[in-house]
Formats: sequence, structure tokens, C-alpha cells
Amino acid sequence: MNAVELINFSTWYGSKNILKNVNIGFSSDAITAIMGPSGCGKTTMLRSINRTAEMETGFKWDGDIHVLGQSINKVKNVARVRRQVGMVYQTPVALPMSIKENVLFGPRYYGLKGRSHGDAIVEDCLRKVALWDEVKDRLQQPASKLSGGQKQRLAMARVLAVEPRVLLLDEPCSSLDPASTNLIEELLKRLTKDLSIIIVTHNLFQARRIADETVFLLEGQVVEKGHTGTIFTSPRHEKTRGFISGLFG
Ligand SMILES: Nc1ncnc2c1ncn2[C@@H]1O[C@H](COP(=O)(O)OP(=O)(O)OP(=O)(O)O)[C@@H](O)[C@H]1O
Repeated sequence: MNAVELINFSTWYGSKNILKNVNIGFSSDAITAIMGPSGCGKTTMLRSINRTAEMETGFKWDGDIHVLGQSINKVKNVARVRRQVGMVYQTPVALPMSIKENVLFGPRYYGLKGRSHGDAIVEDCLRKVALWDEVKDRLQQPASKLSGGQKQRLAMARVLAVEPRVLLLDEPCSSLDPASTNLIEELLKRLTKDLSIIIVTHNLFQARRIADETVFLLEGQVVEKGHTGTIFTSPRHEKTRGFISGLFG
């Protein structure tokens, strides 16, 4: 089953057409990587799936997106969509508050009474992102003191605290060192048991290491989507082959 489906989906910024009649499904309980050259619309695709692209001036869309079988594009309660579809960004962001408050921020923001308090939720989320042992003695300290890699794992804990069904990640490791990158990759592989993960990455080695499926996007159109091994070893399309060989060749 597909967790997310784009159906005849197009977007524009002003008069500039970015995504062009995209039809694609993202599998449940799997990691899908989106790769493609700069400016091809990867971030726009992610931000359309959690309804944050519409915050940009001049953004327009046509078509539909389904999340877990439900159309989300006309949902009036946008917060409900954004809770269901969490997003982690390229730059690790720690909110200006304690580590504990960072984790509880989402549940409080969305008014999830059962999850807004309680050390158990904080511990559970921090354990899920393998941060608990590093921070358990300083939960009340400002999160700003954490390293970049720790902040990125905290950002993931903050998203997981509201129990999303889909996790979007936009180049989450681009500012991290290899050790932090490795930690995040291991985490993502574990998390996929409960979550559908869609990750934009410029690092094709990363896509190959962690993604079950890979999508190649070019100029706002899906050129090819398939099992990651197949995409990298025997892509169907010349353009995919060109993109991959340009980076690996
Ligand atoms: N807020 C905006 N207003 C106008 N144009 C925008 C806006 N955001 C993005 N664009 C344009 O939309 C196109 C697609 O951008 P997008 O960020 O989705 O690409 P991308 O594939 O994620 O690129 P990159 O790999 O460089 O991050 C680009 O031409 C970009 O300049």
C-alpha cells in the first residue's frame, strides 16, 4: 500500500511551473529517496506533501495528494496534515528552550493532552533517536548547546513526539560529519518499521545505503522510480543512467 500518493499533481511559483503532472506513490513502512539535480523540485514536492509549500507567496497547485488514502489538499485543518506528515530540514534547528521542552513542543502545539507532559514521552522519543544516553543528565539545559548532529536527532525526536505516520527529510545530513550521518542513517532504518520515510538527498551513496526505493526527478517530472538496487545498477532510462554515472563515473 502507498502511504503517500501524488495524483496528476502540479505546482507553480507565480507563473513558473515547478512540478509537472506528477503521478507517484510512496510505499508504506519503507524508505524512499528522491534524487535529482538542483532546482528540479525535490523540496517543493516534500513541502507539498505536508502542506507547507502554500506558505510561500505565489504558490499554486493542481491535482491531488493522498496520505493514507485520504485527500489532503482541500483539508481545512492544515495542522492535522502537518502533524500526520512530519518534516526534518537540512539545517538542524533547536528551538530556544530546554532539551525536554523541545521534545514536548509538538505535543503541546497540537494540543495532544496525553503527550504534552511526562518524562516517559521525553525518554521514549530521545531513545528512539539514540540521544537519550547523551542528554539524560541535562534535559533542562538549553538545546542550543548541543552539537549539530545532536540537534538534528533532537529535531527528529520533536517530530516523532507527535506520532506522525509519514516522515519527510530534506537533506538531513548535509551539514553533519560522517559519524553523525551514520547515526541518522541507522535510526532511519530502524524507524521505518512504524513510519513511511521520504528523504531528499544529494548523496547518492546515502540513497543506496538506506533507501528501499529511489525516485529520479528531473525538471519537475518523475523520470523513474524503482527498487534502489535496480535504479543504481540497471536504470531503465538514459537520463537516470546519465545522472548516476555523472556522479559515480
Ligand atoms: N518560494 C519560492 N518562490 C519562488 N520560486 C521558488 C520558491 N522556492 C523554490 N522556488 C523555485 O522552484 C524551483 C524548485 O525548487 P526546489 O527547492 O523545490 O528544488 P530542489 O530540487 O529541492 O533544489 P535543491 O536541490 O537545490 O535544494 C527552483 O527553480 C526554485 O528557484
